[in-house]
Amino acid sequence: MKKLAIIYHSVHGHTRHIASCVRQGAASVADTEAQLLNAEDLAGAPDTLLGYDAYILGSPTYLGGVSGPFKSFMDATGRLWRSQQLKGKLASGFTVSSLPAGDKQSTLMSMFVFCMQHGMLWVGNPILPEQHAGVPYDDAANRLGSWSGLMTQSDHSGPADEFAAGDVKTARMFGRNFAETLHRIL
Ligand SMILES: Cc1cc2nc3c(=O)[nH]c(=O)nc-3n(C[C@H](O)[C@H](O)[C@H](O)COP(=O)(O)O)c2cc1C
Repeated sequence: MKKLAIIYHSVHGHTRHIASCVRQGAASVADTEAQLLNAEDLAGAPDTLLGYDAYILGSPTYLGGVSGPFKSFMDATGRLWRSQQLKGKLASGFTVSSLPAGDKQSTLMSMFVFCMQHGMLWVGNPILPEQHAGVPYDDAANRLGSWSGLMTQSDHSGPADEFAAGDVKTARMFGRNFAETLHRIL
């Protein structure tokens, strides 16, 4: 059994919804236990991370980066960084924001650098955009075209579970690919 933590921060629920789609995809891989963990809770108990084989980080994009509470979680891992206790764990990240681009790449990059400083192994999002194969844009896997991690687009004022079908599909595929990779290499 491999244990995977999906660590998220969400105020209005969109990021939590995508986290649960990622979890569904990961949990569809046999012998995978995937749990959602709130970044604000983890900030007060960072040693909880030691009980997992792998992490998927999820934050809304706030002003081109991770949200403040998500950064507080990251900063709370400083003691784990000094002892390199997370070295060799598998990691990836996703972000949710309301604009099509919205500087989401910058959020993924800060997650990537965080994981590299901890000595983790980063898994991307190797999913071919399906619109090239004639699938309508909103329904297409990886419709936003992000390989470094998962990007999804929320309707800022809409319900938390209202996403383009393609983004929901991509989130599940991303979770599944991550769990398959976890079993393959760890
Ligand atoms: C302080 C703040 C900054 C934001 N900055 C961005 C941004 O840089 N780019 C963007 O596309 N959306 C931005 N947004 C929109 C959020 O990313 C979006 O509403 C997201 O769905 C919020 O996640 P949540 O529903 O999980 O809380 C911002 C929202 C807030 C509150």
